[in-house]
Amino acid sequence: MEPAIALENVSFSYTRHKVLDDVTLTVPKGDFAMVVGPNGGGKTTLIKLILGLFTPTSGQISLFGKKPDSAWSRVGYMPQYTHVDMAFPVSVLDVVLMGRLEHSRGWRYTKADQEAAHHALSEVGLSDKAKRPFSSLSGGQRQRALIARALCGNPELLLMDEPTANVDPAAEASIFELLSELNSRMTILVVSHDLGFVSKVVKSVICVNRKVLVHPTSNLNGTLINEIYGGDLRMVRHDHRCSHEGHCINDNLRLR
Ligand SMILES: Nc1ncnc2c1ncn2[C@@H]1O[C@H](COP(=O)(O)OP(=O)(O)OP(=O)(O)O)[C@@H](O)[C@H]1O
Repeated sequence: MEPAIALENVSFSYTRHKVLDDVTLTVPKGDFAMVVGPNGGGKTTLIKLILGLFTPTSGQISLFGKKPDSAWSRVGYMPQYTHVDMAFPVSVLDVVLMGRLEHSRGWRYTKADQEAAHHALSEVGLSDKAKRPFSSLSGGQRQRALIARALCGNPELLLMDEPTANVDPAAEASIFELLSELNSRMTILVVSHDLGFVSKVVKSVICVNRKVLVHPTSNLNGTLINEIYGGDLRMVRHDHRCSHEGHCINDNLRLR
């Protein structure tokens, strides 16, 4: 079966300095992969390369066996720190409908677009908020609305860059619960610093720090981690000790 995402010997530089160096990576269909790594390690760059927003300096990327720009309609994307001008009177439904731009014909949204947007809102539990101004939502509700926007095109692959940024722990838990449900029908790749959810919902961990290594989450026993570090552990640091043998909990997991 062709994988959802495949990178073969991919390198990328913005300037002379390589941000990603000879990355080979396969994300199978149905995976729930979490991308972790230090600030500036190349996580967002990796997502943008997968989306086809940047072209690799060398190497090949494919989504469902095709070039990224030919697979756009199969991908839902939730960018990091989505900026919505709070002074602009846009409704929750308007924001979600933007996820149909790739599918809509002409300048008007069709009935099918409207139905897809309402369906996406019901999936994220915000049906009753459709007509509310987006600016009136709480942080967690805004993130859910933006997930609905990514879901609106009925994607087979959901790419998300820090979907739980700036939300409280309860909202964060419910977002990961929602993602876990969505994973029953789509592949998910999420950049996040919240290791607390790894053992519950994530199937593989992709460590990005110029080089990329993938580990099954079976190496990361959440109960054990919590016993050792308590409930405050929220971040994986990969400064230097990531190895092909997998994570050594004592070496690689530290308090934020
Ligand atoms: N448009 C750009 N032009 C030049 N350099 C860039 C650009 N975007 C990112 N970089 C650099 O590329 C490196 C990787 O950035 P990237 O945003 O991919 O990291 P990240 O792992 O997502 O970081 P964070 O956890 O802080 O979001 C950083 O050194 C960053 O300064």
